[in-house]
Amino acid sequence: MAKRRLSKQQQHRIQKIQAERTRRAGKREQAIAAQRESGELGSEQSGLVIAHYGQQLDVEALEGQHQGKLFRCFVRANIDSLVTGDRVTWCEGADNTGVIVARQERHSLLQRPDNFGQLKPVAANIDHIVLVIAPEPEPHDNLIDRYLVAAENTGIPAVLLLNKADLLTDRNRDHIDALLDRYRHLGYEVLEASAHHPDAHGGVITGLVKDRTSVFVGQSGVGKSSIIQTLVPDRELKVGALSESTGKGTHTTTTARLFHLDCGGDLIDSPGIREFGLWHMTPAEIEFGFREIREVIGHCRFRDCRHQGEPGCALDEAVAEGRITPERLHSFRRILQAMEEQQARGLKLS
Ligand SMILES: Nc1nc2c(ncn2[C@@H]2O[C@H](COP(=O)(O)OP(=O)(O)OP(=O)(O)O)[C@@H](O)[C@H]2O)c(=O)[nH]1
Ligand SMILES: [Zn+2]
Repeated sequence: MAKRRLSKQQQHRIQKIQAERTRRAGKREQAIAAQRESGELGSEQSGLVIAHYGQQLDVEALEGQHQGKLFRCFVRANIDSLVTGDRVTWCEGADNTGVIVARQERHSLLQRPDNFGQLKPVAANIDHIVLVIAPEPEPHDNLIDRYLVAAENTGIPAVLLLNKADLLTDRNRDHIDALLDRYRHLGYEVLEASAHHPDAHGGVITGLVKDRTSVFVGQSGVGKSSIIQTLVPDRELKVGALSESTGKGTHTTTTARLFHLDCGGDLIDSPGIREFGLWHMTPAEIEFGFREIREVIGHCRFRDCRHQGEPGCALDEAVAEGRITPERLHSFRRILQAMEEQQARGLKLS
């Protein structure tokens, strides 16, 4: 999404929303102080944000007599935005409620742009991004690279998981092996599994997610839901769907939700996370996102080299020496071009 300047009307609306937030935060602070004084709030303890609903969050107690239980919590006004996966310090209140008083440090953060192109946090403390691909729908370098560029820019390691390995045949195997090999050469971990036959692949999927916090991303139809169903007990998935159906009827889950897996480890999932990376990226992000291109890009003869065949372009040299594959260079150029076109369209619209 291209960054746009806000109209007067939009600015006015945002100011109104902010004023309303400040007013509500003030009321909340008063309520919290009152609870504190009347001794209704317990002592500070650690918790984990399981889901986020507007002004409220579901926090799981990580210690004490209620360990593992969920509490509907409000947030102290002075804490910046909390997301699913955040570790927090909170105090228990009455009737399964609580108050979050601090956010603990995060080791990673997934962010995505909002409608105005501003990055917004989505989920925290993720250990790896599992990029799911499959023989069908046929995988394309370009799409894989878009996800990888986004992953590289978060600093969170990405792993490629080829699902539907049962659909590998003599006809598609060579093409897919060559594709996967290119990513192995770049240093990415590449695994093969099948959500339909999880045991046929020696527990690859459970081995991958065990004792870590994972997110699954990838194109529609590659089998993300099917994989998640093998990992998360039915009852948990149902609870997740139910928590969304407050008041205005059930709607598709938009909130990121953390699930504890039977095999150990956690999974954070939401429709937004699954499409992670399919948005506008800047040229600098794209350059950084290709790890082998990032290495050589400063060495072009011309400072303003556009890497489209200019003399002395370090990328062409690296391809000639076999340090960059022609497929990745092609993909790099296509993504740059696509983003330029998207930007041009975005600017025309505003
Ligand atoms: N043969 C085979 N089919 C699979 C496997 N995993 C999933 N499928 C099928 O692939 C189709 C798509 O699976 P989903 O799990 O819905 O894929 P998804 O990635 O969640 O798709 P979206 O919800 O659109 O993002 C379904 O018909 C599944 O039954 C597998 O390991 N082998
Ligand atoms: Zn160049």
